[in-house]
Amino acid sequence: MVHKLILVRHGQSEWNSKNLFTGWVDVKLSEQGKKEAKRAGELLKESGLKPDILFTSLLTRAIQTADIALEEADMLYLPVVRSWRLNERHYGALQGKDKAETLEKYGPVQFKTWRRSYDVPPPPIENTSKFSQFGDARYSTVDPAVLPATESLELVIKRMLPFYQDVIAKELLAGKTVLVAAHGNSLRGLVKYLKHISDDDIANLNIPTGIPLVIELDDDLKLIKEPYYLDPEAAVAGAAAVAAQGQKK
Ligand SMILES: O=C(O)[C@@H](CO)OP(=O)(O)O
Repeated sequence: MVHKLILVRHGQSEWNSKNLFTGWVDVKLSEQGKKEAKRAGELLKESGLKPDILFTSLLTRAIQTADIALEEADMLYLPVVRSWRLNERHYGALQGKDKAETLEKYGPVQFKTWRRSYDVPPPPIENTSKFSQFGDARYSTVDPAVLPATESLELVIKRMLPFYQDVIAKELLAGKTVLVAAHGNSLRGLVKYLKHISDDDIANLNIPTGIPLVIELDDDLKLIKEPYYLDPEAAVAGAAAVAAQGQKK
């Protein structure tokens, strides 16, 4: 049978619109982000896809996106599982920093290395930073030893993939259509894994906000065909906008 996995990156957040590195900082959707989430719901409804279960990160912007989209699609009844393992990449000491200023201060090579290299994490954040999640109650059930103070994409994949393989894959194999609402970098990691994208080439993959990406898998959970966005034109423009972040507007 064809197993269907639908990925959606949260709509524009307040910090996406301000061009700040966000990571695990729990910002909300901007007004535009709410519109994008509603559009994601319309696209889902029009597509006729019927998710059976929703997975989200523990971050408000992903939760809000799923709620708004599912309300629009008349599917707020879906069972939900949330996990920190679907969270955005922890951006370490860059959290709260302006992307354009960081680009100017450190230059394009270091900036791209921090944003898009596979295995170079930014410097870790101090527990005392106002942008640290140290002591945040939402992670109280997670072993402190595995909670990051910074992450590369490689580290994101290491903590996200067990959740995909052990929990999400089980639902897919049981014949459920799965919707995942998460983040630019946690979803880049999942797409890298499913499409076997190389460590170098993944630098060029950017996921647009608020446009569902449909992935069809066989019984071994291998790709049947190229994943497709429910609004391909908007996805191209959205991905280009993400790639261009950092440049002054
Ligand atoms: O700031 C962040 O957390 C992420 C996603 O918004 O940004 P980037 O695309 O630069 O990895």
